Formats: sequence, structure tokens, C-alpha cells
Amino acid sequence: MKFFIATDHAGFSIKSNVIAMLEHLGHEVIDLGPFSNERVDYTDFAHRLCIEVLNHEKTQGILICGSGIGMSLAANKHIGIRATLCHDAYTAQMARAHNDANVLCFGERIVGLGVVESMLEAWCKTSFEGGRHALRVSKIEL
Ligand SMILES: O=C(CO)[C@H](O)[C@H](O)[C@H](O)COP(=O)(O)O
Repeated sequence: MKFFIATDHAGFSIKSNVIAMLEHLGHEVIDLGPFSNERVDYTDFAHRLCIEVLNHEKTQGILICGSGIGMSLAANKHIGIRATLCHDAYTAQMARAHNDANVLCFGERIVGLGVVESMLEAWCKTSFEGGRHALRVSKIEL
């Protein structure tokens, strides 16, 4: 899988670890910034990432801010983006299996590296189950 990743200043510190974890799992990662921990607006980076995911087939996104809330709110304004705020391996697994999520959001101020690693593993190994979930997902966009 090819991933795009972006953060704000509050998600910047963990980004290099996340990139390394995804690469270790065999994935390609494109870093969309920021490239310093200077204070920025999460909205700018969420929108930048979603445009890239929507313009490139078979890609997914990782968005990290302090809580993950702002990133998920902004990302879900894009038709075709299903961004899920995850806190652990279970929420990451369900986001993929039941919601066909294509953008994983989390908060650097919420989860530690061990939890992040288990979330990424769960996300990457889980496919959308389809079936009864497909109609529900199709009804998300109004
Ligand atoms: O959008 C958020 C919360 O909904 C993110 O967690 C931001 O990273 C956070 O608001 C940044 O806060 P700061 O006080 O400007 O560092």
C-alpha cells in the first residue's frame, strides 16, 4: 500500500516513528509535511492529504494532530474520504473491516508508540468485509 502522511505541530514528533513503522511493514510512505514543529493549522494539512488520496488510486492516509479530532473533522469534509479517529488496535481494525476507512487519524497526545504500532498493524492487515457493511458505507455520503 502507498500511504500519504501529514500532521500538525502537535503530531509532528511521532511522525518519523510512524513512517519507519509503516516502511517496516513493507509500505511506501509519502510525507506531506510539516517539516518542522512550528505551529500550523491542522486543517491545511488534512485537506492537502485528502486531495492526494483522492487523486491517487489505491492509496490511504495517516493524519496526526494532538487529539486526532481536528484532523478527522476536516478530512471527512471530502467526498470519498472516510477518516476514522482511532485509539487502539480494535478501533483501527473495525475502521477498516466495517467502515472501509481510507484515512487513519490519531492523537499524538493520546496514544503512545506501542499502541500506535499495534494500530498500524491492525489497520494494514485488515480488509473491508463488504457484505452488510457495503450498503451502510454507501449511505454515509448524503
Ligand atoms: O485539532 C485538534 C484538536 O481538535 C488538534 O489536537 C490540534 O493538534 C490542537 O488543537 C493543537 O493545539 P495547540 O494548543 O495549538 O497546540
